[in-house]
Amino acid sequence: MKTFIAPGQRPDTETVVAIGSFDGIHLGHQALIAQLKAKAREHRVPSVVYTFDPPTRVLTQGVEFLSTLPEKLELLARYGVDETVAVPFTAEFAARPKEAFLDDLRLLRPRTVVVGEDFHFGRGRAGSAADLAEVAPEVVVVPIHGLGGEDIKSTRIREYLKTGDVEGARRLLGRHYDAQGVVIHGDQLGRTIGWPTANISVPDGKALPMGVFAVVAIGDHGRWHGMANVGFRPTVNGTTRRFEVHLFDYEGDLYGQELHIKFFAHLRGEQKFSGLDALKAQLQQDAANARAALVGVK
Ligand SMILES: Cc1cc2nc3c(=O)[nH]c(=O)nc-3n(C[C@H](O)[C@H](O)[C@H](O)COP(=O)(O)O)c2cc1C
Ligand SMILES: Nc1ncnc2c1ncn2[C@@H]1O[C@H](COP(=O)(O)OP(=O)(O)OP(=O)(O)O)[C@@H](O)[C@H]1O
Repeated sequence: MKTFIAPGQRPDTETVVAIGSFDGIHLGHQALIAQLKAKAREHRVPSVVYTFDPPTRVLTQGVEFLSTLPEKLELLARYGVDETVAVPFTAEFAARPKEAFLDDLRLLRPRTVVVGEDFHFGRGRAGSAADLAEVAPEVVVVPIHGLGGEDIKSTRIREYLKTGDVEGARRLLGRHYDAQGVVIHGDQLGRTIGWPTANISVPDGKALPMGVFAVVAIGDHGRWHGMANVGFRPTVNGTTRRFEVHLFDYEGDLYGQELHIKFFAHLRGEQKFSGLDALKAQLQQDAANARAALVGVK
């Protein structure tokens, strides 16, 4: 997949374009992308996703993002998009009138524009699907896909993660929620209590589910089952959010390695224990629960 950071950068050919934040590439986005690809095949032109980095709500509402830009690009490539134009979403960009956005869109020479029915653009969200007819002979407005009575929205997935509900997130994403990061040094207390943990550093602003989880960790040298804690470690009076993973049946040094963590079952919320002995006993139980939750998982 080719990637650009401005519409004027791509080759001067006709396209079919889908527009939006596409944070997480959930099932609704995937349905939209399927329509985008069908239209691109019909017109024999490249399929282009025109997206914003960071996702608009990260700037306008201060929310955390589900996908970093590299994660989003990898997913778009995996779902078969030909090109992505990922424009930097700044306060200036958000303040431009809808006409300026339409002028940029014209540079992509869209044969067809595909958007969800709730798509808005330009200052004050003044532009809607109806305005897109000014720049493209065909506008496809996709109804909002839902699942079991709830709309599939990035916002809903963020809410699920806040309560540790990775199963709810998985349902709307159509895959397990995941995070990538480098293993950094922690306080090294974990090894003294018999449960060495890899502290994972994820980019600032990456949404993580809160609590204790069964996970699958994928590194350069292997793939492991494990358990993770995302929290503040109240038992040791921690003050900052940490993301720690214990890998089952692994002994060795992971510092500096990149790990890709997939969140499976939510085992419990984080608790403040009376001391390290009580925490140790709970970790024993967590390990048994995590192993049981991962039976049959590759
Ligand atoms: C699966 C798992 C669950 C955990 N649950 C809790 C918890 O409920 N409460 C808590 O204070 N710390 C919890 N911890 C964090 C431990 O306090 C932490 O691993 C320990 O403080 C050592 O951290 P360090 O290796 O960075 O020094 C958990 C850690 C893991 C791996
Ligand atoms: N469930 C859905 N079904 C169909 N189209 C969708 C769905 N969700 C989003 N879209 C469309 O996909 C494009 C990208 O959506 P975008 O990421 O901007 O918003 P979103 O997923 O609705 O998230 P948010 O919760 O931030 O509103 C937009 O054109 C949007 O209208």
